[in-house]
Amino acid sequence: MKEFWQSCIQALAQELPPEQMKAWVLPLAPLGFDEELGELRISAPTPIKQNWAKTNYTARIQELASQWFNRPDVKVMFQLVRANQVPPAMSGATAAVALASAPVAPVQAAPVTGTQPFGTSPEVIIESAAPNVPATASFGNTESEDFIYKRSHINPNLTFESLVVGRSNQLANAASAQIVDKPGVSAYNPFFIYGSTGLGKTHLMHAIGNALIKAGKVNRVRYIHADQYYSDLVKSFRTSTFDEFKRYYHSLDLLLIDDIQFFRKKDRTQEEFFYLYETMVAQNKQIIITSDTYPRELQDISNRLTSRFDSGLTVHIEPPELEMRVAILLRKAEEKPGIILKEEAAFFIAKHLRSNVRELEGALSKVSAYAGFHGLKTFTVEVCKEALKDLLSVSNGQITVENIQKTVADFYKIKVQEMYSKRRPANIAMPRQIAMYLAKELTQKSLPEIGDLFGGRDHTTVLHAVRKITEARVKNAELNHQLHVLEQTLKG
Ligand SMILES: Nc1ncnc2c1ncn2[C@@H]1O[C@H](COP(=O)(O)OP(=O)(O)OP(=O)(O)O)[C@@H](O)[C@H]1O
Repeated sequence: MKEFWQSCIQALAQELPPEQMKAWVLPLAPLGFDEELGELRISAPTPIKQNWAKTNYTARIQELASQWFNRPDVKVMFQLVRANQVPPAMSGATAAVALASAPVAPVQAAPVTGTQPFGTSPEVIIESAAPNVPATASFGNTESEDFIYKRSHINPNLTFESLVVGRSNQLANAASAQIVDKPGVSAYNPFFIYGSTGLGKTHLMHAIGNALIKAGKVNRVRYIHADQYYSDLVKSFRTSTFDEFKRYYHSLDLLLIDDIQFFRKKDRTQEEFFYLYETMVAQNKQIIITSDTYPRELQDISNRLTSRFDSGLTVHIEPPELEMRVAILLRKAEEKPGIILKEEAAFFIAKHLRSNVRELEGALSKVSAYAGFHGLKTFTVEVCKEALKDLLSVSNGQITVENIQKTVADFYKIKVQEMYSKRRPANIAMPRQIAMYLAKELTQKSLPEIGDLFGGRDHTTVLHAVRKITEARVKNAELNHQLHVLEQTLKG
């Protein structure tokens, strides 16, 4: 009975404006269903509401009940039950299917207890309470936003504000803004984000969800990992609650499904998802999918799905470039109260850890733990080097002249080609001489070999650079510091 009422509310919420739902439908509550008479009794708390419901909703609820109980002769009765009144006792078949303690509080915030439509999965149990909560209430109402959040499994911290944008995710970020602007538009549906692990796909997906909820553009939102979707589906078969499962997903406004590659070889899950996909897209309900690869490259996923994934907008997130890695580290450090991450220390970490953002976060946590243990608030290159000793020894290769040229070019924000060019403006000549100096200091190469690697320069040019930097270093504290950072970075 409870399930029926939930699905009934859900169906009505699709058809009626939120104000009407709140004022007239949510105050109603099911009393019971008499199987012998085919009588569905529903309580209304006031005569006005009783009358209104009778006039306006009888036919539709009757239709829904006939489908649900699979009989054409259902009669709907609205009974006046004032808030402090105990509903009349039920007997026989009625009692068997009635709610244990009807009437249900019409606007109920807490998850439903008792019947668990999706087996033991708390993920979906909370969701199944959705129709009973004021999901369709006004979005100005923070409580209602709260409910939407609770049911959605969206992480409120993963927002656009906390996402650093750089070359590698610029396009994905711009496309996301379009979706927030006009969710469900066919050109962007589905929105398919792919890229390797730890690059911010999930973050972006949550950011869109957060923005759409805040903008009041979606009511029924769900973030789910593909593997969890699979488990919930299996559970629904086991517990004979598949219809609930299906109804719930098919009623969503926004579905965020993470790591779709987990559907690999799960044919029944793929089939069910295909139907869900078709339903949502046909109704202009937005679907966002992440994956470790682009649609056509997905292994063991049916063609009819991958071709549909390709039919909306597909974007790639690439590994962040050095500047972005530094920016991410500085931003993440700002979020940790009471610590200061020096820019050169961020550069040091970013230079060594290139593959993904999760790795950068891990490194920063390690440094924080190390610094905390030693009572240090400022993270210098030395602190980072010490804290990340184990991590860096794995990722660190031998120092080469190419590596020195690249590191120095990155540090002074010039192109690496300038290391071989003949151009001599000071902002280029100086870093080039520094790179030559470091090549002599940190590698076994001879002066002529180094000259060759710097665009075929004479060994005397290299010697001049080495002498010049050696002297300048002694006199110029700032230069000495920069060289120190570069040395630490290169040595790891
Ligand atoms: N551009 C970014 N700005 C700020 N934080 C980021 C950025 N990219 C990723 N992150 C952070 O890095 C961590 C990993 O990101 P996320 O989980 O979104 O990666 P993913 O691409 O979904 O990885 P996986 O494929 O392994 O699920 C998260 O904590 C996320 O907040």
